[in-house]
Amino acid sequence: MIPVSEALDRLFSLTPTLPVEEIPLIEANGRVLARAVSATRNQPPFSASAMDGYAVVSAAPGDRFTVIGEAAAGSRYDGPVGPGEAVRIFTGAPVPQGATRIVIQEDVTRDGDVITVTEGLDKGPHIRGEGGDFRVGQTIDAPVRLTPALVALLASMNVARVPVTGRPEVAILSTGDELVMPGEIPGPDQIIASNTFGLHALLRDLGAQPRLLPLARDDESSLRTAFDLAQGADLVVTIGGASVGDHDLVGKVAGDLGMDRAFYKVAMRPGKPLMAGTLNGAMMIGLPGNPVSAMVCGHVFVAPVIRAMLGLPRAQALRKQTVLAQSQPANGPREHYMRARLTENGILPDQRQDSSLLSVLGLSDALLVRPPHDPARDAGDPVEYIPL
Ligand SMILES: Nc1nc2c(c(=O)[nH]1)N[C@H]1C(S)=C(S)[C@@H](COP(=O)(O)OP(=O)(O)OC[C@H]3O[C@@H](n4cnc5c(N)ncnc54)[C@H](O)[C@@H]3O)O[C@H]1N2
Ligand code: MOO
Repeated sequence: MIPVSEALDRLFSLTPTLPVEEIPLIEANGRVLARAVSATRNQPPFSASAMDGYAVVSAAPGDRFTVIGEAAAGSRYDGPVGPGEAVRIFTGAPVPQGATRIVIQEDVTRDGDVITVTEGLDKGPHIRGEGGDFRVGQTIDAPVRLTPALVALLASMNVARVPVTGRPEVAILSTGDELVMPGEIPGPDQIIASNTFGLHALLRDLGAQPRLLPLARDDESSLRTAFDLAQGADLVVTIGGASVGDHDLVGKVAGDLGMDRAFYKVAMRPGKPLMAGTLNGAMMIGLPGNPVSAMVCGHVFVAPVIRAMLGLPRAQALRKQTVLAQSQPANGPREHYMRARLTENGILPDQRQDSSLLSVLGLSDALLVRPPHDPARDAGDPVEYIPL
């Protein structure tokens, strides 16, 4: 058994960064920006009014101005504005030459072409200077996962095609004679494939393109067929058949097919019988079948690998600090990822930690991380957790 950090390092050493592709901006949300992009224009490209009102050289209560024209968003007033003159202006319109402030329309009375500034005039100036948002050459640095806000910024920068890292194609291969798909009628000794769908969802969230392969039976030829169907994927994730039982054939069949094994068994709980390597040019991660084990390994290993494929920093799953809401006994030799909830008093691990309990995982919002051989801890002691 190797420690979790070593397993992750070995995984990263197998992980390719996928090639860059250019995609339309409309599809860019959630993708990882692969190269820094720069603004080719200033925003705003001119000094713009921030309010509806009147553009003037200066103003004080009681001042009177003659309205000499109008500036709207999209069509400027051509010409200067001088003392005693005002240009009717609307939000987003270019500020006419010579104007230094906008008097908002609530602060004037108007009679024909003449406006008078009322008492209580605000300070202004209600002008957004040219380039106040960004200037030519300002960059969005890569790598970064694009959010709706960054998509809006890219649009504003006039970036119509966005260089992003390709989405990793991940084949999910579940194996077990006991498994049927959700919606099917299970036989008396059968259960529904579950973590298969949890991992699919996790991979989608991470920005990968997961592909569910047909469920494989616990026999060598069925597994060979399934591995064959996985061809073309950047990563093959197997679920189940990883342990030492007579029907746990994933390691054997993958080995027969030429898998170059990087490791097998990690000092963690749950997730011990994890394996990884490369097979026919693709990375392979063999997850244990227990539903919670597979999902925990999804967070601890698969997610960092996908992020690395996307060009994001090669780092372990984000960990945060909190305190224990309840005392905990000493931990054993394996790093323990306990299903837990975050409460006002700190993190509270569930009483039931069996790795088959999806009902417990489903109600958890954190994995409390207990390091190997961590001594007994009191309520209030600092601990780390992985948010779910
Ligand atoms: N003698 C030993 N037995 C076991 C050991 C061990 O060290 N010595 N390790 C245990 C641990 S820890 C785990 S984890 C499991 C992992 O075993 P496998 O990866 O071989 O998984 P399976 O035996 O195929 O399945 C385990 C369990 O999970 C259910 N399962 C499998 N796939 C799915 C799926 N896609 N969706 C839902 N449920 C699934 C399966 O029915 C079993 O109940 O081995 C222990 N045994
Ligand atoms: O790793 Mo097993 O995952 O402890 O249930």
